[in-house]
Amino acid sequence: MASSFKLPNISTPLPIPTRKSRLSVAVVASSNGSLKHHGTPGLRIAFQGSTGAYSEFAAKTACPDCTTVPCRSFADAITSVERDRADRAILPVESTLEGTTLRNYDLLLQHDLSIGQEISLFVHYCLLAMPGVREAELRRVISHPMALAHCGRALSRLGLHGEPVEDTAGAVEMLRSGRMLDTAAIASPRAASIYGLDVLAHGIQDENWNVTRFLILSKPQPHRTPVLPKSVNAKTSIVVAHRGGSMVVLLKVLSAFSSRSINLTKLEVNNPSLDGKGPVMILDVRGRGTLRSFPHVLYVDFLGTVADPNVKDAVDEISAFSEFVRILGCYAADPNVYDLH
Ligand SMILES: O=C(O)C(=O)Cc1ccccc1
Repeated sequence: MASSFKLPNISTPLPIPTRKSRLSVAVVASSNGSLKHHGTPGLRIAFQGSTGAYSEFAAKTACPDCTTVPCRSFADAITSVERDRADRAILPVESTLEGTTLRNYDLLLQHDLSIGQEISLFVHYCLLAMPGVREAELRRVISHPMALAHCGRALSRLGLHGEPVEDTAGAVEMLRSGRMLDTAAIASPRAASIYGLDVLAHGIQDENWNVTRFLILSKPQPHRTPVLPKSVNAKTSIVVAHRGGSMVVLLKVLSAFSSRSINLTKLEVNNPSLDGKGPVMILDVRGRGTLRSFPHVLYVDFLGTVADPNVKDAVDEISAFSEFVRILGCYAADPNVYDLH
C-alpha cells in the first residue's frame, strides 16, 4: 500500500459539492488554445470498457455531444489520443472509498497528455444477473477491480468470491454472451438496461457517499498554458518528485502554497520504495522526453493557474528544492458531483 494522506485544502474551504443530475455546459481550452464548449459535437473521447461503463457515462456527462470510443484498457485509451484516433481520454483517478488510483496516475505520468477537465460522479453499483437467475444460484461475481473493492461488504454478505475483469459493462457483456447462470456482475443500472439483465440489488457499495473523480486528458497545447476564461475557477495539478526526506519536502511544499494563500484540493504522498515497490516513472516532457524514475513523489492539486505570477512563484520555489516538478494540467475546477441516472 502506498503511504498516503489527503489534505482537502489549507485555508478557504471549497464549495460543498452538490449533486447534479442535469448536464451542465462548461468551457475548456482546446488543444489549439481556442475555447470549446463541452457540448462540442464530434469530439471523440476514449474510455476503458464497453458501452455502459461508468467512464463512458462520465465522458457523456462532461461532454454530452461527444462520441465515445471504447478501448480495452486505460493505456489503450491514452494511445488512442496519442495516435489521433480520439481527441480525449478519460481516466478515473480517485474515489472516496479507495483514494487515488495509483495505476492510472502512473499512466498519466508516463505519457505526454495534459489534464483538460475534471468530473466527479456518484457511483452506484448494482448486482446484475441473467434474467430469471436468483441470488441463491450465484457462485461468483465479476466486475472491474475498483467496483469489487467498493462492494466488499455486499460480497461478504453474499459469501461470494469477486473476480476482476476489464470493466463493469464488459462483465455484463460476458454474462450475456456466455449465458452465465451462476455468475453475477457488479455494474450500473444503465448497463443492466442496455444488456437486458435483471437487477438483483441496488446500491450495494460499502458507503453511499461514493464519489469517483475522472480526468479528461488531451494532447498538450504547444505553449502548455491553457487559456481559461476569467469567470472560471482554475485548478492545476502537479507532480513533485524528490529523493527522500518526505516530511521536510512535504512541509516545504505546504509552506510554498500557504505563504501565498493558495488552496490545495489534493495532496497525496506516494513512497513506493517504502512498500518494496519499484520507483515512479515520470516522462520529462520539458527535457529530452525521457522517462525518469523517482522513489518519492507528491501529487498536488491546487486552485489557480500557472499564468498567475503568485502560483508561478510557488511552483518555482518548489522546483528549487525538489528533484523534478511536472505540471500535469490546468483546467476549470468543477466542485459538482453528478448523479448517474
Ligand atoms: O468499469 C467501468 O465501468 C469503468 O468505467 C471503470 C470504473 C469502475 C468503477 C468506478 C468507476 C470507474
